[in-house]
Amino acid sequence: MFKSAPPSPSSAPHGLLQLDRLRLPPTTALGLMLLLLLVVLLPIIIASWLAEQHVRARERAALQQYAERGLRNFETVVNNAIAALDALQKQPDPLCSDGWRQAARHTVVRYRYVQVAMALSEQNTVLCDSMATSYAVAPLLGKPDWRGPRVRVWISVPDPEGAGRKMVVLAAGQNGVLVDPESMIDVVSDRSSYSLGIVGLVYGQVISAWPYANREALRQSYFHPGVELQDGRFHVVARSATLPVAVIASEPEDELLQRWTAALRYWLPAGLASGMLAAWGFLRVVRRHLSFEGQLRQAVRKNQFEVHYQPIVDLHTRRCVGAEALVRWRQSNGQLVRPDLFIPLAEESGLIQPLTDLVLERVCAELGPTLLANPTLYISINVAAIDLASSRFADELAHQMADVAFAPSQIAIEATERGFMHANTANEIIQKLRSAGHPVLIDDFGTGYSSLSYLQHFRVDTLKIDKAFIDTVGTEAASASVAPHIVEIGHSLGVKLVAEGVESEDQALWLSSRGVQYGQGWLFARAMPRDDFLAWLAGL
Ligand SMILES: Nc1nc2c(ncn2[C@@H]2O[C@H](COP(=O)(O)O[C@H]3[C@@H](O)[C@H](n4cnc5c(=O)[nH]c(N)nc54)O[C@@H]3COP(=O)(O)O)[C@@H](O)[C@H]2O)c(=O)[nH]1
Repeated sequence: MFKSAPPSPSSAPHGLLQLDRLRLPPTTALGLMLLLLLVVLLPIIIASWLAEQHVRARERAALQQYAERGLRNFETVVNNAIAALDALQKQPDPLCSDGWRQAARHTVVRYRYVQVAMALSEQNTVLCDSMATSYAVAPLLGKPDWRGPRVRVWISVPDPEGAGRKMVVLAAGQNGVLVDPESMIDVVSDRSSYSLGIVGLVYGQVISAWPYANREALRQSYFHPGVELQDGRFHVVARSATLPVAVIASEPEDELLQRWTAALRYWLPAGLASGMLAAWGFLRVVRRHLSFEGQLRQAVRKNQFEVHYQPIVDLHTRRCVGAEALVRWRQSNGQLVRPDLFIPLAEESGLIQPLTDLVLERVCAELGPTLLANPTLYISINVAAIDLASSRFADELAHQMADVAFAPSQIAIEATERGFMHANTANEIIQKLRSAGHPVLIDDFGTGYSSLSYLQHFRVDTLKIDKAFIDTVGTEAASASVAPHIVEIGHSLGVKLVAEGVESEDQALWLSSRGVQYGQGWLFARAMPRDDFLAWLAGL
C-alpha cells in the first residue's frame, strides 16, 4: 500500500491569507469614521447655512420693501411741500400783506404736511408766517443746507414754538414752508423692531430718524450701502431718484438670529434626513468598495497580482518540462491571498477576463527570455469558462504572441470542464488555439460529471488527472480504481497525461509504471515566484 500524507486541504502555504482575515487597518477605519461623520454633518451644515441665507434674503426683501415705502412717504411729504410753495408763489399779494397771510393760512390747511408757511427776506430771514407770529428777532435761516433747481432746503431749524424740535424748511423764491421731519418717516410696520432714517443732502446729514437710531450707523449706510451690518443692526438703503436722499431701514441682527433659529426647525430635519441618506449611500459605496469583490476589483485595476510557477516534470527522467502559472493576489499590506479564495469571485463578478490577461502578460514578461533559451519548456495558463465563450482571449493571446520571440507551443492552455459549458463555441476556440500552436490541456480531468462525453467532442493535447484521484492510488478508497481508468482512456485517445498533486514517491513510481508521462506536485516542487523558479530550474 502506498503511503501518502496530503496536508489538510484548508491549510494555506506560508504567507497566504485566509478570507476571514481580511480586516481593515485601524487608520483606514478611523479615516472612514471621520468621513462618515463629515457625510452626515455636511448636509446639516449646508441646511443651516441655506436657512441663514434664506432668512437673510427674505428679511432683506421685507426690509427693502419697508425702506421703499419710507422713500415713497418722504417723496409724498416733499412733493406736498413743493406744491404748497408753488401755490404761495402764485398768490398775487405782497409778502406779509393781509392777502398773503390769508393765502398762507389756506396753504397750511390745504397741504397736510405743511405746518407753517413763511415769508422770507432776500437774506433768508423769516419776515412773517401763517401763525401770525411777531418775531422780536426775526430768525435767520442762513445758508441753505441744499440748493436744488426748484427749492432751497434747511434741516434742523428750531421749531417756532420753541419746543426744542428740529424742523425742515423748504423755500422757493421768498416763500417758505415748515415741515415736521417726523412726518417724513411716519410709516407704519407690523415689525416693531424696524426703524427708519433719512440721510442725504450731499454731506450725509441725518434729516430725520426714529428715536434712539444710531445716526452714525445711518450715515455709514448712506455712504457704504453694500455694508449691511452696522452697529449690530441690519441696514438696507432705498435711494431717491430725484433728490440726493436715501431712506434707510434697519432691524437688529438679533431679530435675524431669532428668525434663523425659527427657520432651523424646518431646515434642520431636512438636513438631518439628507445627512442620513448621504450616510446610507456612503456606507453602501464603502461596503461595496471594501467588500471582497470591491477589493478584488481595485486589485485588478492596480495590478496587485503575482504569478508563481509550479514545475511539471517528466516522471521518467524527473526533468522539468514546463510549469503551471498560478496567480496570487499580493495585498497592499504584503499578504498573499490564495487563488481558490478569489478566482470563483473573479469568475462571478466578470473580473476573470482581465485577470487571465494579466497572468498571460506577466508570464510573457517574466519568462520570455527563459522560454526563448529553452524551446522545449512550456508554461501553462489557466483559463476560465468565459475565456472560451468567445474569441476574445484567443485574440488577446495571438496579440501577445506577436510581440514575443518564443514559440506558441510554449504557452499551453489549461481549461477545466466548466469551460466547456458552451460546447460549440468552446470547441471552436480550442481548435483555434491549437491551430495557432498552443497545446490545450483539460484540467482537473475526471471531476466533471460528463468528462468522457467531452472527449468525444473536444480534441485536446493533454489530460491533467485531478489530485483527488492521485491521492487515492494504491489506497483502499472506493475511487482508487478511477485513476487507472483515466490513464487507460488517455492512452487509448493518444493524449499525454499529467498527474496533479503528486506528493509521494510511491505515487510518482506508480504513475510512471502506468505510462503517465508527467507529474506536478509537492513531491517535486511547490509553486514559486519567478526568481525561485529560475533558481530551481538552474539547480536541476
Ligand atoms: N482561472 C485561473 N485559475 C487559477 C489561476 N491560478 C490558480 N488558479 C486556480 O486556483 C486554484 C488554486 O490554485 P493554487 O492555490 O495555486 O493551487 C495549485 C497548486 O498549488 C496546488 N497543488 C499543486 N501540487 C499540489 C500538491 O502536491 N498538493 C496540494 N495539496 N496541492 C497542490 O493545486 C493547484 C493547481 O491546481 P490545478 O490548476 O488544478 O492544476 C486552482 O484550481 C487553480 O487552477 C489563474 O491564473 N487563472
